[in-house]
Amino acid sequence: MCECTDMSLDMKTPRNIYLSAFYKRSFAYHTVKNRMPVIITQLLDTLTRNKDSIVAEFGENSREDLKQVIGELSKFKYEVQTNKPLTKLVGEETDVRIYNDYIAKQASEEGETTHFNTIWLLAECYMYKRIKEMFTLTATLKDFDYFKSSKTEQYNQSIHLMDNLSQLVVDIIDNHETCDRKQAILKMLKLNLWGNKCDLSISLGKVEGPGQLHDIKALDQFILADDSEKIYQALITNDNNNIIDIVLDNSGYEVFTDLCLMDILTTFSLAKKIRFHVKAIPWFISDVMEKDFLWTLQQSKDCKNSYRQQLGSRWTEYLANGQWQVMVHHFWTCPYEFKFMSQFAPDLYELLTESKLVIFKGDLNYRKLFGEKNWDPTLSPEEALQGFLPAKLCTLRTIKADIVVGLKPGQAEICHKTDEKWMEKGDYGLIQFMSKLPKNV
Ligand SMILES: O=P(O)(O)OC[C@@]1(O)O[C@H](CO)[C@@H](O)[C@@H]1O
Ligand SMILES: [Mn+2]
Repeated sequence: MCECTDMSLDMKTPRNIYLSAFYKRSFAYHTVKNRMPVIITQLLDTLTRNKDSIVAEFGENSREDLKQVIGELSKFKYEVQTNKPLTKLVGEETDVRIYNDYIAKQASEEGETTHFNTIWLLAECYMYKRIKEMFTLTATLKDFDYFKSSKTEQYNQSIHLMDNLSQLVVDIIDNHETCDRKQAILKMLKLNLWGNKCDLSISLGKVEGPGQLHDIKALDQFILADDSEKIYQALITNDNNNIIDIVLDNSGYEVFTDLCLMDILTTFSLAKKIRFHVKAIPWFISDVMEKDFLWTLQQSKDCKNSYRQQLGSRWTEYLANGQWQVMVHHFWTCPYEFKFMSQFAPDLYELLTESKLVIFKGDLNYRKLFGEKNWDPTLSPEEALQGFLPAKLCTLRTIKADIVVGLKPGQAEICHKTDEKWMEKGDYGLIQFMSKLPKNV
């Protein structure tokens, strides 16, 4: 029987406990048991319902391929529901090898790597990677974006919100030489934060109107940590490169708020270059791929609303003249937390070291930033980074998974008393800034 000899255990850093569906009262368990099968079922419904239009787009031969994918999706759903091992992915690409080596490594430690027993982050990322593989292995559907219809529908539900926001942003731009720059940027940070509530994987593909996301005064009470001032100081500090990186999350209204925030920073000449990091494959239903990013610019440029049209034209120009750049890297759709970036994607880590601020959007990025661990909520974000700090970082995240750090003592308990599912619905937000590692990391 092992004895715990060191009684001076620092309770802030619990044993190496990853979030996992192994723990039946966790959100991970609810996700693997209920939400992931629903997401697969909804995709099956979408493919079946849109079969004719897909065949029209990809040719008669895609009918057979579609049937094959539908069969594989149904089989995969059964694998998840019956807690089967994660099977190896096909291919020798770098990211496929990363997945397969990770699955093998966990199997050596866990006996076998199954959907419920393994690390939640691995199981959930694997699902989206496995779904992509089903299409990649066909002859005709390799480039089909099977989440496009959901992303488009969500975009169309947010038109009125984007038009409202456009008027506010154009007003700031038109008066940027005389307006209160700090107040403008602090306001845009909060509008950007609440844009993260629009996420189809948490709403299970249900396209909910983004609600009252502009009444940010009323939403202030739900921001549990607000480092906006520190972020503002980092933004106005002229760093040698004046490069800002933003790691995007969801398309639709959220990416529109990202574009608006980045336009404001560009207008105030706070960034010589802004790099937008998008996903390489369809991801967590609503995450932005390069084509979604470009489509959003085109939609804005061509729309009837003069304010949004003006912004779309500006953004297209920024992209054309190199002030803005879209970047894709396979690591953003890998299953590892970011502390492993320097090991598995040293080129990406190196690129981020050039930045004066790296902005991480959303919940999944938060889980990866802080290592998918069941931390004490009062643990400092710097410590939870576990050594990942290529540059000054900030996170704009609505809380949709049961991991949180950087709270004051008692805050989590109060939220739990208010609503025991407070970590699952995106009702609470965090604006957190990390600029140095604690000495002991
Ligand atoms: O990164 P996002 O879009 O803010 O959220 C992604 C997400 O919906 O997926 C997981 C639940 O399945 C959670 O981590 C999170 O809620
Ligand atoms: Mn997302």
